[in-house]
This record gives sequence, structure tokens and C-alpha cells, in this order.
Amino acid sequence: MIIAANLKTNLTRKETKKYINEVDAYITSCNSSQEVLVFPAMSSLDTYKSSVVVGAQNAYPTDNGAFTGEIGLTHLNEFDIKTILIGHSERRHILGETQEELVKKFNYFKELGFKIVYCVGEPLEKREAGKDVMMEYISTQYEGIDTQYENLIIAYEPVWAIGTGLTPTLDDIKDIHKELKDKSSAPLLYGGSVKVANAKEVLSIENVDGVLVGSAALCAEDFCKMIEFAEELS
Ligand SMILES: O=C(CO)COP(=O)(O)O
Repeated sequence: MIIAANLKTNLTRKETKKYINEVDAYITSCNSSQEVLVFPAMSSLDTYKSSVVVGAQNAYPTDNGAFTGEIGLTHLNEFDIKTILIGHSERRHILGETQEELVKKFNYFKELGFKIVYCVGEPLEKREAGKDVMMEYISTQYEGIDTQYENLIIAYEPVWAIGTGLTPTLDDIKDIHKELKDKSSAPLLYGGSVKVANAKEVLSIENVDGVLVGSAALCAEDFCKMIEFAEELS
């Protein structure tokens, strides 16, 4: 399974190093076979010698250039980073990234062979408008995306479930994941208020190939517990 931590705008470089070392020590000590990804804040990217795969939360689709506030491929190459998160709801909805921009980013990193964790998910009003509207909305987030890309991982993260403590029912997750698997056979993660208390049941759902965890992953011990659950279920 794939167990991923999106650290968002949290943890300093020093704290991130400690975090990754703790997770690495756990994976090594129990010989875990899970695929563990960690996405630190931009300024905490570094060369980590670890069994954890470190990815970028974002980068601009360029080698380098005049894109104030962004980093490019050169900066990822410095740390040998070959994994990137694209389409996270916070980038879509808070930072205003459009589907067109995301497709450009996707294609740029795809050409370079990056592992791409591509996020989709509906806001509350689309969910409340009924299943057809909701699935139609999610479908628009697949537009222009190569769903057959071999290094693709998709993360289904309902916007209203992110950081709210709310989650869809287990049946809802099962139902939506089944439909999303028809769009792409890529590994499909669930994200949105996953925590130690619910991770095991979420990971047990059919067509859930892993989880993408935000706030609850900030505690290394809790994140390791989720890796342990995945190991037990594998
Ligand atoms: O956005 C998320 C992971 O990318 C989920 O965040 P939370 O786990 O804090 O709800």
C-alpha cells in the first residue's frame, strides 16, 4: 500500500529531518514493505538518505527562470526529487490553479518520468447537489490528464473532508473509488481527515490502495501507526 504524508506548511527543516529519520527508523525496524511518501514544505526539501520517498508539494513547470515565489526542476534535481503532488485542493481552491495550468504541470513532470500524485475531489456544494453532479465535477479534474501514465498515483480527497474531521461514509468511499478506478487503474489513495482512529477501516475498503494524510501525519508516531495498519492488511 501507499502511505503518504502531506506536511503542508508545517515543520521546519530541522523538524522535518527529525520526522523523516523517525519514520525511516520505524520502517527499517519492522522491515515494512509499504511505499511511504512524505511531502515536506518547500524550504525543508533536502537530500534525505532514507527509505522514505521525499516528494515536492509543488513546483513550477520550468527548469528555472523568472517565476517569483516558485521553484523549478533545477531545485528538485539538487535533492534528487522525482516525486510531486499535483492538483491538491488547496492549490486549486486557495491558490487558484486552473485545470489548464495543472495539465501543463502534469505533462511537464510526466515527460521527466516523475512519480505524480494527482489529487481530485469535490467541494461540499457539488456533493450536496447529488452523485451525478459530483461525479461530473470530478470528471472535469481528469480532463487533459494521461490516466494511463505508468508513474501516476491518484488521490481522492473530498475538499469538505480536508482538515475538518469529517469523512464520507466507508460505503461512500467504496462507491466513489469504484467509479474512479474505471477512469484509471492507477493506485488510488483516499485523503481527508484520515487519522489513527479511522485509518485501518479506510485502508480495508476495496479499491483503496493507500492514504494521503495531512494533519494526523504531523505526528511521526501516528503516521507510523498507519504504516503498521497497512502492513497488517497487506
Ligand atoms: O489534504 C490532505 C492531504 O493532502 C488531507 O488533510 P487532512 O488529513 O488534514 O484532512
